[in-house]
Amino acid sequence: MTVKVVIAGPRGRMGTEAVQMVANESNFDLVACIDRKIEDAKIRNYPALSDLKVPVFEDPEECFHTVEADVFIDLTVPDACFVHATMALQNKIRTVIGTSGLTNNQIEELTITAKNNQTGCIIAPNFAIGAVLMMLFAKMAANYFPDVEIIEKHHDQKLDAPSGTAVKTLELIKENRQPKTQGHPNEEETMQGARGATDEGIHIHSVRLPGLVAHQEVIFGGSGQTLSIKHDSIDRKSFMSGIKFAVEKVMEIDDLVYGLENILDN
Ligand SMILES: NC(=O)C1=CN([C@@H]2O[C@H](COP(=O)(O)OP(=O)(O)OC[C@H]3O[C@@H](n4cnc5c(N)ncnc54)[C@H](OP(=O)(O)O)[C@@H]3O)[C@@H](O)[C@H]2O)C=CC1
Ligand SMILES: O=C(O)C1=N[C@H](C(=O)O)C[C@H](O)C1
Repeated sequence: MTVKVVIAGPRGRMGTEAVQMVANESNFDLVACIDRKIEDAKIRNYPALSDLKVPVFEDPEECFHTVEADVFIDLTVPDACFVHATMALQNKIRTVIGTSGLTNNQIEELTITAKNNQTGCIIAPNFAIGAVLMMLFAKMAANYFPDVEIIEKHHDQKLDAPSGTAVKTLELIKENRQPKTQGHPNEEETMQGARGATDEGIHIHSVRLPGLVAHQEVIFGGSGQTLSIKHDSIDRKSFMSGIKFAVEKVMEIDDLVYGLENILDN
């Protein structure tokens, strides 16, 4: 069976890679893209799309009504993604979300929309298998090391901080760790933000620099020892096999799954 795919965000760093991946995959057929208003000429001449000759829609509703599609992939920004994904699910088009920065409320609403429409949806904070394993190993380590800090490092064009991966890592660690204040009880920040963001005593530090792609280190500290669990995406191709996997898996489910770790075969 050929899976008919729509991609939102085709000019973006991830969208560009995803368009190529879908176009090169013999079981997938790119049937349309969704992009925000830009000059027509720019869309037509956009290198990744000009050869493919797929229609590019500004209006997601028009896209989902006009085009026959099986799976919608969103790689844009959170608010646009929420609107796109809601419409896709209401039109019974299965949805794969890579966009980070959705709020918990938005995720809950999408969960309800997917359930009400009995239409599969996968939200993957990180499509790289190595990053998913890093998160699972961190969850496991939290059973033994309650003191932990997360350092995530990304390219300087990233809009959201902390990253979706860091948020998901935090959530997984919290499943195995009691809330705890870390560091000295009288610790003081003499420069605001020095200790990063905190949730249940876990600190997250976000680094943004040109030259970086997507990197995270989870550091656990115990008596006389530390454990570092680290993952680096040095190329956005690292995310493509996860997107392919999610597109195939979403065809088999009829509700929302948040995190690739929940659908990986053991
Ligand atoms: N899950 C994962 O494994 C990964 C997830 N990501 C996430 O994917 C998302 C995209 O990342 P990246 O490709 O680097 O970002 P880019 O900024 O390169 O791409 C985003 C694209 O979305 C477009 N866009 C912005 N607003 C709208 C809108 N309202 N409607 C339609 N399109 C819109 C942008 O257009 P314009 O250029 O005009 O602004 C741009 O083309 C981010 O949330 C990022 O965190 C990234 C890597 C891996
Ligand atoms: O914006 C990025 O680049 C990435 N975003 C995702 C995130 O927020 O975790 C996934 C990966 O880290 C790359």
